[in-house]
Amino acid sequence: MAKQYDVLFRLLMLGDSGVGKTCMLRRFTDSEFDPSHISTIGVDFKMKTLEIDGLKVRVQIWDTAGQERYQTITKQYYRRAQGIIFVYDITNQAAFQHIAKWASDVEEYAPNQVQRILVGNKCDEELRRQVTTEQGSKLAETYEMEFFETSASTSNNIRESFTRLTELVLQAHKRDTDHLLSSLDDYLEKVALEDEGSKDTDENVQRSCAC
Ligand SMILES: Nc1nc2c(ncn2[C@@H]2O[C@H](COP(=O)(O)OP(=O)(O)OP(=O)(O)O)[C@@H](O)[C@H]2O)c(=O)[nH]1
Repeated sequence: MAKQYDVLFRLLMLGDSGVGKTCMLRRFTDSEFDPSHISTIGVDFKMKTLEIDGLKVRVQIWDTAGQERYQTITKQYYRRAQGIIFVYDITNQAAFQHIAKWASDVEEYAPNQVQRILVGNKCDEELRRQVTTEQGSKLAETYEMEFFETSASTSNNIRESFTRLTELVLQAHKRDTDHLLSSLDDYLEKVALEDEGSKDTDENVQRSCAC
């Protein structure tokens, strides 16, 4: 059967328990919102195909448990991620402060070139807000990430944030591929030159033998 996509990427969602990671993912992949909170056990994932720059990009999105006791399991998934969404809840100052801890774990366990964005979820809860948009934006700037405020409840910025991370991963992937191709070009050119050089020497040897 023909492949249904051109490229496959793995994205990972990280953040404290209850910030809304599962709800964001369900909103994105199934256009659903369930207000009940059933904590994720370990990790779970969902797939979605996006069309970016004429390419069919399949994303496998890993939803990790925010609870401390699952961290040994979830950290095993960092290594294979190409993109990471750090999520906090705008109504929870502690979850916002913990982003620094999530970011330092990523630095330790994820690949260097992993693409990252910062998301402040539950932006529909304006009256309960504890983290201002400026604070979120400033933190994102510190970590050189793009920043979104989202709501899984109203679906505000949900598609935009997942799509933007996928675009960043795709751009990084293209840069890597270009770099690889240009290294391969250099290598082939070098081999061709060496080959030519050795032919010259062979001809000289033949000529000197003929004399
Ligand atoms: N108002 C509002 N509530 C939300 C939103 N997103 C999630 N919630 C609520 O927040 C609670 C936790 O959501 P989950 O998606 O289960 O949180 P989680 O981050 O996956 O939690 P863990 O699996 O324990 O790590 C649920 O009761 C949701 O209804 C949102 O955008 N707005």
